[in-house]
Amino acid sequence: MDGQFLQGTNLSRAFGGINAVAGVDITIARRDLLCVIGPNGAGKSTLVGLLSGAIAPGSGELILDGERMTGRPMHAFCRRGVVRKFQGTNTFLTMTVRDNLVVAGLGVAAYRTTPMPDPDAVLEEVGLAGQASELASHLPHGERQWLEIGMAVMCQPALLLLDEPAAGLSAKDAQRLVRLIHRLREQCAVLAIEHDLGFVQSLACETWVMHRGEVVRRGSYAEIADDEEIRRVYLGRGATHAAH
Ligand SMILES: Nc1ncnc2c1ncn2[C@@H]1O[C@H](COP(=O)(O)OP(=O)(O)OP(=O)(O)O)[C@@H](O)[C@H]1O
Repeated sequence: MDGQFLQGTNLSRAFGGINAVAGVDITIARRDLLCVIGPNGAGKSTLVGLLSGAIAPGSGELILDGERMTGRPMHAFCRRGVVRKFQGTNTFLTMTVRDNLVVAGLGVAAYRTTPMPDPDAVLEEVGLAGQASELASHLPHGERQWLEIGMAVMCQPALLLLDEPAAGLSAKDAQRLVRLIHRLREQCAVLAIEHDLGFVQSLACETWVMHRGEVVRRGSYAEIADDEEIRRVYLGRGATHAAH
């Protein structure tokens, strides 16, 4: 099943006079890991919105698994395995950790031909086996992030879109997340938009820099971090520390 999953050509979206995303070409294969960085307002969230069907492109084409998706509703993207984890946590607080996973899995079970993942195996994978019977409201912030990622895994993603996944995590938890994301790549492609450059450096993957709606650099994190202009203009203070 390896091969190309998503292809976007000349994707653009303007809001009023602002070109939030301007002419982006993107191809994602089934086990790709890609980080998108850039300053506030660069267009990262809008790009993820376009890839998840939450935002319709003003122009351009989007193909998923060989099927033209341009202008299709978000649920059509979900059905083809595009799963988005938003910044912050979106869990059912009055349900147990395990039941949160089951509900997430049942939500997509009706249109998947493969069996629902075993929630206990997913709990193990995200390190929450010991908290299976806890109410989600009792979990600290970091652990709710694991729960949400577990819920995303229950949705059997082909492409997992992560919106600032390291936000609010301790350095130790961020490293744990790096390891988890690398394991997730065995099952799906992962695209993360992120501001935490130390985290991006640890992921050590293909990294794109967005600025004013365009992808202005593509390369390994090391190549991006070594680019004087990118360091000065886009990475800002702290880049030197993150890069070396
Ligand atoms: N719904 C909207 N209505 C109007 N303008 C918008 C809307 N969504 C985004 N924009 C504008 O589009 C540009 C790109 O925004 P976007 O949120 O995609 O950037 P970003 O790189 O994700 O920023 P941040 O890192 O701060 O989240 C910004 O100028 C933003 O103000």
